[in-house]
Amino acid sequence: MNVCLAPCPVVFDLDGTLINSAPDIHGCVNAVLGQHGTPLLTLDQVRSFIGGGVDVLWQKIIAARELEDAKKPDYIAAFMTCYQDATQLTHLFPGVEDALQTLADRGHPLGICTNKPLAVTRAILAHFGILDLFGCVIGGDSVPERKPHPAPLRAALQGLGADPRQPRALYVGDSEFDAACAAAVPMPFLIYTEGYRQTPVGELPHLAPFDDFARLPALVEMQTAA
Ligand SMILES: O=C(O)COP(=O)(O)O
Ligand SMILES: [Mg+2]
Repeated sequence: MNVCLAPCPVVFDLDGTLINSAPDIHGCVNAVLGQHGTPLLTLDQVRSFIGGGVDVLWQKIIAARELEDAKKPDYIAAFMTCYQDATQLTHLFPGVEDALQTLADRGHPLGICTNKPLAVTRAILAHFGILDLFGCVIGGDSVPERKPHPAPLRAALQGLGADPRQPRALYVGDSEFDAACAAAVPMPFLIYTEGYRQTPVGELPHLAPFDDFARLPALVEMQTAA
């Protein structure tokens, strides 16, 4: 039991957890592939490559399309140019805004720990009007390591004023990267089952699953009750 007297910090993953960003990521991936005359990828393929950050995304694309590894920096630069303001096809998952507001109103410090680069992360949160709800935002380039390494999640906890050696906090995410990261901290992990995970939920370490953000505030209180 994660005993927590004051409202616990709750840290969130972004892609596949708070936002469905796969359609915009897919659009920009295919824009870059198209520029290079490379066969395009399906939305399902690109969605399955999300979670490790932009470098891992392009490693997987390069492997899938047998592209030249040396061109990865060029692909990534072109991708980021396209993606920096690509929010047209992205939306918050149902109930996210209300759940975040409820947790904030109850006094839970809220944070973000994503592998997505920080500048575009902040721009997307601002676009959806939720940036100010977060006391700390850690992106894929905020610290030298990326999830599943525990360092970014520890940095988010620290940014929220939680003691990373005794985290009285929850991490909420959707993927293998998030589950492994939380286990490495270690800290309790709630898994959103409607995101981009490739592995059966039962095979990932987690405290509780949920498929509807309307359930999250009650789940947080349940997990953190003394
Ligand atoms: O951009 C990615 O690949 C992953 O982002 P996430 O950590 O928010 O899931
Ligand atoms: Mg994710």
